[in-house]
Amino acid sequence: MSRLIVVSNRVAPITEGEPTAGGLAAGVMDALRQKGGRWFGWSGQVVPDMVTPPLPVVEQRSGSISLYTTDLNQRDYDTYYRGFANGTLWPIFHYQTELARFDWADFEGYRRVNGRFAEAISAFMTPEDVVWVHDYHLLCLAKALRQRGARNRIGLFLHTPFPAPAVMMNVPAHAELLAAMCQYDLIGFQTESDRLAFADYVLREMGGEARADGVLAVGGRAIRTGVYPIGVHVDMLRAEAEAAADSPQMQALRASLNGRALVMSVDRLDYSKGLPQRFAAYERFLAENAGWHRQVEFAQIAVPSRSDVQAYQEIRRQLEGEAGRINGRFAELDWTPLRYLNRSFARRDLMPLYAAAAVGLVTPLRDGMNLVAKEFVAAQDPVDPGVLILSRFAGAARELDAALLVNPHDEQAMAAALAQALAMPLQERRERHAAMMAVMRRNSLERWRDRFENDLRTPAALESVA
Ligand SMILES: O=P(O)(O)OC[C@H]1O[C@H](O[C@H]2O[C@H](CO)[C@@H](O)[C@H](O)[C@H]2O)[C@H](O)[C@@H](O)[C@@H]1O
Ligand SMILES: O=c1ccn([C@@H]2O[C@H](COP(=O)(O)OP(=O)(O)O)[C@@H](O)[C@H]2O)c(=O)[nH]1
Repeated sequence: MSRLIVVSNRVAPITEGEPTAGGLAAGVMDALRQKGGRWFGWSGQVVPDMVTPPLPVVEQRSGSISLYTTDLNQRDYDTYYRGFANGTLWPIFHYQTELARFDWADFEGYRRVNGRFAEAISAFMTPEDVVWVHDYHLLCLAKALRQRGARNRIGLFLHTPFPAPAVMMNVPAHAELLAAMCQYDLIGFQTESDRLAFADYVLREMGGEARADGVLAVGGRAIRTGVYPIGVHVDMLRAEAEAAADSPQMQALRASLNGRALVMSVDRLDYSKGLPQRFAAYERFLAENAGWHRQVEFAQIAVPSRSDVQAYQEIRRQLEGEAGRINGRFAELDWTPLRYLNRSFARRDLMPLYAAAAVGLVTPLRDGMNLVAKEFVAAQDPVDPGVLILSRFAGAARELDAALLVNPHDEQAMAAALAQALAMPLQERRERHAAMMAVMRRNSLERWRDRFENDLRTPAALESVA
């Protein structure tokens, strides 16, 4: 079988135990670990502009994975990563249009880095290789590879939501971007509504036609589209939770909780994760439920992310203020209702924390999937599971509909969901947990990888009829 090359902006640290920066790296790493493959991406290092491209590609091996990474110079980092990818596309794809800013110079940097990645990959790619590209940073990569003569099968999986055409069209470069996306052979989405939003653009704005099996015919090409919800290794996560249940970290936590119920949230510190709304809902819950004072603590782990993008600096300042204010309002000498931590944990150290929590509070305003929601469920003890409160705007809500689903803009409903979760009878907790585990076992990480890879290897016929 032809070899697989995986390409993403962010690659996982391949040293065991280091914190993973986000769900993409965690998911791809887990998916590659079993079958092996080659993975190309940014090293995470930025070098001064006087270091001129092409920048060297460094190869590292970890078991069956060969990791190829390259640095970015400052100008490319500023325009491509900080500018167009995270200053324009990220807010637009998460429906935060008022936070998006656009500059053609940033878009030029985005094109340039997609071109540089293509150049570097072309150096080791053979005509038989199959290329699996990940996420919004690399929408123009297939086009850049094809301009360099590649006729390989090239697929894109989008980890984020894809917005409705009217939202996408806020990006002045939307037509060029969508045309570039149509150079892929397969485009995978987390949910059917993301897929439909993309198809809607292609049909209405580009004169494309829908064919059978999610195939779109446009500009003489057949692009297959599909829904591939990313999963987690449920058994491995539960084993990690059990193995560390009595670690010194967990003993210290239990001692400090002193029998109080733990509500737990873990996110990158991102405005898409709905942290201010969540804090407000917790505050309202405390205001309305005096009986729970001293009986509950909320721990929010918020890992600093993209901290040189202005919108991220602003949300960080806002949350520091809110956390202080809420504790100031309710805390007692021997009770801190909200623990707010700006640090990251190795992923395996999060599992016993989830298992110790009575409630997982996962309430993004919009999220492609949200692996934390799935990890929280997987880590639970099935005999005495905690309750997941989940935003209906996370991709995960399509599968985990046995969670308590909430609208993160509805402070009152979120406060009520907290009260309901904390008081939920054991039998109901078990039933909801079992239902979510059954879906997660079906939609495993292996299935995500295998279905995408198989579909990518299977050409779509242009003549198929809808
Ligand atoms: O690479 P960063 O800029 O540090 O950001 C971290 C990652 O964030 C996003 O993750 C997404 O992928 C998850 C797995 O599919 C999904 O559960 C989540 O909803 C997404 O937000 C981003 O899409 C990645 O590219 C970043 O690497
Ligand atoms: O301190 C932390 C915080 C988060 N994560 C991991 O980062 C990923 C976050 O993925 P998610 O899909 O929830 O959101 P994203 O950050 O990708 O938007 C999950 O696997 C978490 O377990 C981690 O390893 N350490």
